[in-house]
Amino acid sequence: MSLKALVEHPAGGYKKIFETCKELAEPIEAQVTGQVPQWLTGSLLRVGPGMFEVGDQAFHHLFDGQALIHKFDLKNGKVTYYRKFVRTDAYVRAMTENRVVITEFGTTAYPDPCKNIFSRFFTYFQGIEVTDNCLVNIYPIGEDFYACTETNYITKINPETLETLTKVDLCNYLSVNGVTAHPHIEKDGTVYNIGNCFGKNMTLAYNVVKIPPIQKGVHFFIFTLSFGITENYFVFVETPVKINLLKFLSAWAIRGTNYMDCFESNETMGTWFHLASKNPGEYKDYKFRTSAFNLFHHINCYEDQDFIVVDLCTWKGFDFVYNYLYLANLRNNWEEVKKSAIMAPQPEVRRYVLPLTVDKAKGKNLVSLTYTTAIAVLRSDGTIWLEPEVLFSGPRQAFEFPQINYNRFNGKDYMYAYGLGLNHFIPDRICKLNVKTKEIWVWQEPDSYPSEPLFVQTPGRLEEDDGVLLSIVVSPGAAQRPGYLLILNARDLTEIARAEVEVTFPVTFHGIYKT
Ligand SMILES: CCCCCCCCCCCCCCCC(=O)OC/C=C(C)/C=C/C=C(C)/C=C/C1=C(C)CCCC1(C)C
Ligand SMILES: [Fe+2]
Repeated sequence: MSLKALVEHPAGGYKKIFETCKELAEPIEAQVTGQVPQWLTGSLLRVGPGMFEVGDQAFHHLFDGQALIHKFDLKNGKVTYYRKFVRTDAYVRAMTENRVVITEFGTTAYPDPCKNIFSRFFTYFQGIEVTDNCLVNIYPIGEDFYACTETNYITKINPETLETLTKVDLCNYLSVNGVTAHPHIEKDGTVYNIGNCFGKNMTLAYNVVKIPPIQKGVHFFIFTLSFGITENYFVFVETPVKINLLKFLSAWAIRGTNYMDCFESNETMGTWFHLASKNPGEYKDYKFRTSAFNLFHHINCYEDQDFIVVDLCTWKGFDFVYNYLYLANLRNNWEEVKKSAIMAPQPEVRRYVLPLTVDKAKGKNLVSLTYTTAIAVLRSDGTIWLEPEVLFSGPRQAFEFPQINYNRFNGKDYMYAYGLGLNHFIPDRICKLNVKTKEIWVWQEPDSYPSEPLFVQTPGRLEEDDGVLLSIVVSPGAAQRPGYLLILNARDLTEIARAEVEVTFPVTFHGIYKT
């Protein structure tokens, strides 16, 4: 379970990934060292914030900067790089008015000070417009590609030219206020997602959304319930971090409020796991409970005998991790960055096992899978208490932004997870974890800041880890070519090739490899 000796960052090179950059007028050719595999023909598309201030106004939170799409094209061993801002309403209006116009996750937009008092009054009562700043992920729906955040807006983009095509309001099709930025895409192209909607008595509820591959338009069915997917089930984990609906609704009329202000953490509820079957779509009334954690990313989950195995990147405790992701925190000097991360919830990769048959024997461990130490115990109040098996734990060292061989192993028993190593929230290594043996592999270089590694399988190979990992790395100390696409052998994280460019990249969250 150990990592190599931890790398320190006294020079603060990570600050570069939180700096505004310019888009490119045309693709630039990268300088390749090593050999890009001939079969690796396609585009790596990634998205994240690219503009961290507008006019004299700063965006405050990691999730506020304006969406910038990056593209690396790979063909015949050659690589080019291109990037463009998405022309969202948030971006276009900010550029037009040279100020923050639409409230972002942790930055409030204020009425235009140049407007007269009457129009300011009306702007005030019109409330906040929901942001369409699609900086979190890119995914396909049918033949089309959309950039997204977690609101009701997704933005169709041209994956070749990176032009912005259309803004889609999901509320026109679905009974949701917003959907996650992490849909699951099945082999036939069916997209499943989960959205939040307003439930009874001022509560928030959840809708699972299914977008079939061929039909145009969007269908949905309700079983109020984020999420993992196995062959037959959806797994949804309800954490103690909640949106306070009253605060959210009143935020529409109260100046100075943003999304971050609407979150609250419930100190006593712990964490609840929910299950629903896929066909038919039906909520299963098990009361799975465990201690409090924050959860942003499921690694994988699968059915084994009469159990569901759920692997997660958790952050222990109910304190909201996003409170620690203000840019001022992340851009601090290294010693300060470390101090602040000590206060935050601590990361742990965990395996939970949910029994599908619960016999009446209270107090006994219901988990009979021989390969895991995860526990599930029926309690007298009818709840089933879960204790996890820890797959990876390192103090303030997160294995986050997990990836697997998704096409072949999503929802199935699997062996390998890949992730971005966060050192006190600073991304400074790429990791591979054998979830069966807990063996760890690490790629790391001094003063280098990689992104989430995407797995691409070598064509025609059957081994789960026979493929490459693609990550984009910023290495600010390298004066000439400080940014590169890194291609690693997924077997042992050795370098196959790098394609260097003369620019750096701001942080990216998620993306896809499009063949
Ligand atoms: C890559 C390195 C990053 C450096 C540090 C990262 C530390 C990370 C720790 C783990 C967290 C990882 C999270 C990454 C996932 C992600 O990308 O999340 C971004 C999520 C966003 C921007 C969510 C936005 C949600 C919004 C605006 C929701 C709005 C709504 C409500 C609050 C109420 C109901 C309505 C509506 C409008 C949907
Ligand atoms: Fe995410």
